[in-house]
Amino acid sequence: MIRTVGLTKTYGKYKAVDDLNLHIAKGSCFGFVGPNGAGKSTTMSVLATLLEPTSGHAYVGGFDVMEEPSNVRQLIGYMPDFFGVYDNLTAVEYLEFYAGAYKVPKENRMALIKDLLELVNLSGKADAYVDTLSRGMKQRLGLARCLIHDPEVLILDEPASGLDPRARIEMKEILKELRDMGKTILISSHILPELAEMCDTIGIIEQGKLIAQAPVDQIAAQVAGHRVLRVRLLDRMEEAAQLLEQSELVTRADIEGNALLVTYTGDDAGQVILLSALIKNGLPVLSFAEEAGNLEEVFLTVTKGVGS
Ligand SMILES: Nc1ncnc2c1ncn2[C@@H]1O[C@H](COP(=O)(O)OP(=O)(O)OP(=O)(O)O)[C@@H](O)[C@H]1O
Repeated sequence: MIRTVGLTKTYGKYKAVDDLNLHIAKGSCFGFVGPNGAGKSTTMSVLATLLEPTSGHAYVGGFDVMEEPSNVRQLIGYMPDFFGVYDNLTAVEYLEFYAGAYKVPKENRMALIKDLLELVNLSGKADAYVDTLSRGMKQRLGLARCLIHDPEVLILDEPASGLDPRARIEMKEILKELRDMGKTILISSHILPELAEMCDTIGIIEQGKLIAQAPVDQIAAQVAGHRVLRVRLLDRMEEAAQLLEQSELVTRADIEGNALLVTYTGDDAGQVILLSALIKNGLPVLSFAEEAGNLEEVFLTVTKGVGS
């Protein structure tokens, strides 16, 4: 659905995007992760037909962003990292303005706006002035705006940036809903674990180059060579460690308090097999999960933060 081929964008001598080859399948939710200045916004602006690449090509739904920009614009909903909202409008008026711009038939507009406000949890704020909305609400209104023409593809540049934890969770829930509706989503962030929760594929960009791309359950293994699982047991730790170490996907299993820290190189399906083996052998497993900090570490390992 989205493809870039050798995409390059230079500012003077500086290569903001450097020979980038992306391939994002229809219906996929692709997390585009990179430190500040890595080239995420530049790539997204090119895909949104707002910026001309220096060389290479970019396609959305088979349309070349340079040759057929109006076809691309019909297909995409783009949410930039910074966007203005018109303060002297209510939430409904704001969306009506964009519905008009996208030529949504007048008779359908109010029903559509009602549905969109519901989707982004802003029904209660329909008549509130935009400048009275919190940052999280403004971001959600911005998301509703880019859905006004029911685009197949969403290009969302750090939609959760600057939001507090509760607002981030709300935004994440809405994005999951959009993903379940079958939209193809390209979403950027510099927080890898956050994207890992809702994306199926992760691409890590640094200094304009894609340095890793993999299904979300394999990115840690691909980048760091392993993942870390924390398995808590009531007792029989030694026995569990020995059992796990029989798997060729387990490099080691170390006892730490009442948990085992398992260095693991497989995918999610392999984890199911490990857990089943523990249960089958009657070992008293309390919890079995990937270390939360692990993805953050992976990201720090792979990106040197040179661009920030
Ligand atoms: N108009 C411009 N003129 C000159 N340099 C630019 C311009 N726009 C972006 N850059 C540079 O290109 C590089 C990539 O910027 P970009 O905004 O694409 O990164 P990003 O990954 O989106 O970063 P962030 O997470 O901070 O938004 C940066 O070094 C930036 O300073």
